[in-house]
Amino acid sequence: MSENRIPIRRALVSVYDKTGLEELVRGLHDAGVTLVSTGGSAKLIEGLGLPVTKVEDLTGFPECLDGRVKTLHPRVHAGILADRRLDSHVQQLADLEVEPFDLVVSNLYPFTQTVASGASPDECVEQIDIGGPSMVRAAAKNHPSVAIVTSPERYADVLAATTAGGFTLEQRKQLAAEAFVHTASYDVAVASWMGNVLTDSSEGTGFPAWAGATWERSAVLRYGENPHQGAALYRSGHGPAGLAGAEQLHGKEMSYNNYVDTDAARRAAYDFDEPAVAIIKHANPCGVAVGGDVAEAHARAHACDPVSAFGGVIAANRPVSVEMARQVAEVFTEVIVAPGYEDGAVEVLQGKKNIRILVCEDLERGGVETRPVSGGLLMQQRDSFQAEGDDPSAWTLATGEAASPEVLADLAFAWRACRSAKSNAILLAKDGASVGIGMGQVNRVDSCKLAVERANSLAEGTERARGAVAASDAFFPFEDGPQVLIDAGVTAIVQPGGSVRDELTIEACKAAGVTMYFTGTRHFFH
Ligand SMILES: NC(=O)c1ncn([C@@H]2O[C@H](COP(=O)(O)O)[C@@H](O)[C@H]2O)c1NC=O
Repeated sequence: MSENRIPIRRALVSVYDKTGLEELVRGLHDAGVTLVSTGGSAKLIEGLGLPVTKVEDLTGFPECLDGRVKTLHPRVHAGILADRRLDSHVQQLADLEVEPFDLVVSNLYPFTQTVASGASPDECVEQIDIGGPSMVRAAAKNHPSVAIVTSPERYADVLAATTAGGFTLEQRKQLAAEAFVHTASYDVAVASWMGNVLTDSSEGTGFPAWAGATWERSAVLRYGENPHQGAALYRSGHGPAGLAGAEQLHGKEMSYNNYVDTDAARRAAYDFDEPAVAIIKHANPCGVAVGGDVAEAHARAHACDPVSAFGGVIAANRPVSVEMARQVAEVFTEVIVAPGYEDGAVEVLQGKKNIRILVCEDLERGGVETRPVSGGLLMQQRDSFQAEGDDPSAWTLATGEAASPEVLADLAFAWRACRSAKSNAILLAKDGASVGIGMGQVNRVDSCKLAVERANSLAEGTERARGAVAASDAFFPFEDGPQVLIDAGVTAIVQPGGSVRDELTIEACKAAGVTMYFTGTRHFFH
């Protein structure tokens, strides 16, 4: 079968990003390609001493309106859009004395970068490329006759194709698909800015009338949540790199479940101001702790549930020290993620062949997050730990004696750590470390029982619930849950309050001499 190569004899070059342009145009010229180009690009080519036809000489119309009109002319677009498989198109070009282009090289004005620089609306608008996308889309549409290149990364391919007799049809299709991604991403950026910055399409709700996103596949994963499910990782074309853009320093390829658990681990650990470590299994914490340093925090998070920590995903909110790395290396661990690693720490961890070591700095705080549902998606503000009731100074003492500073610090820790467990969540804590976590139960009393059971059964006979404090991610609907905690020896409880039966819970605590605070804030996590 013919490869349908179209020899590259005439090229239209109009690029904002002039990276690699010199090598490209020199190569094209050496291969005998005629160059046609717009203002700045033509100037660069001329400066190299190479022959170039300026677009305005081709159109007989000056580039005008500060560059708003350059290539928007039938003499340019007919040369791009003629379907040369059709005799009628070829004949019309001849009648109109329009020469066809075999190659279009174009990339667009830097709209996103201009917005990011804090430029004024007028300056941003000026960076909305009009002629560029028109050429790119026209050439991509007409890929049976024209090759379109939008990235300097493709220039080597252009030169190779030029000497090989042109791009094949398959290559031109591929380039056309890339070109439409280029313009689609560009339009998403423009439309998002227009709906969110230039205007408020949300009408004050904070949720835009339209939401667009572009996603680039960055890895095909071995499988999905289960081995019979295919899966891939996509990176957002906009916004911070996040976990999808994390650097992997060592270990096997990340799996689908690794990504889910690592995201949960970061959410749990990065919440704290002091050094903190979270160990995650199946998207739930089996240990969260703070400490004087990450090694201490890790040791205490691990001690919460050493059985479950086997095969866990660990996140630290500070660079991992050698000491912490040594501790981690003693336990089978799937993934460790941190904003960095102190000298020597990675080497220690690398002693474990399979552990995946990730560096990941930014955790998105604030803003909105989305979750797919069939036929659409939900959008909500992120549950940042900044609600009024998250600060212990805003809590209401519902019953009992005001907590000592130490107990209050433990309650504050428990309240913060609790929100990283799936609802219904109950977290018992002592000295800045979780000692028992009950999560994901369909009623709160079972979460209380689970938290107590975990606290008391894992540490060989010790009753860690006794003397611990407890946090509940949402209010207790009945006094049965608190009673389980009270019976286990919990000394203080923090919860949102707000149930119609709060009085029953207050009475149970009062009778047992247990302190209870209301936060007025809820932190469900589903
Ligand atoms: N207005 C037009 O007709 C037009 N034609 C091409 N451009 C853009 O002008 C830029 C290249 O300009 P120059 O070669 O002058 O540096 C490219 O980013 C290209 O996408 C145009 N600019 C904006 O719309």
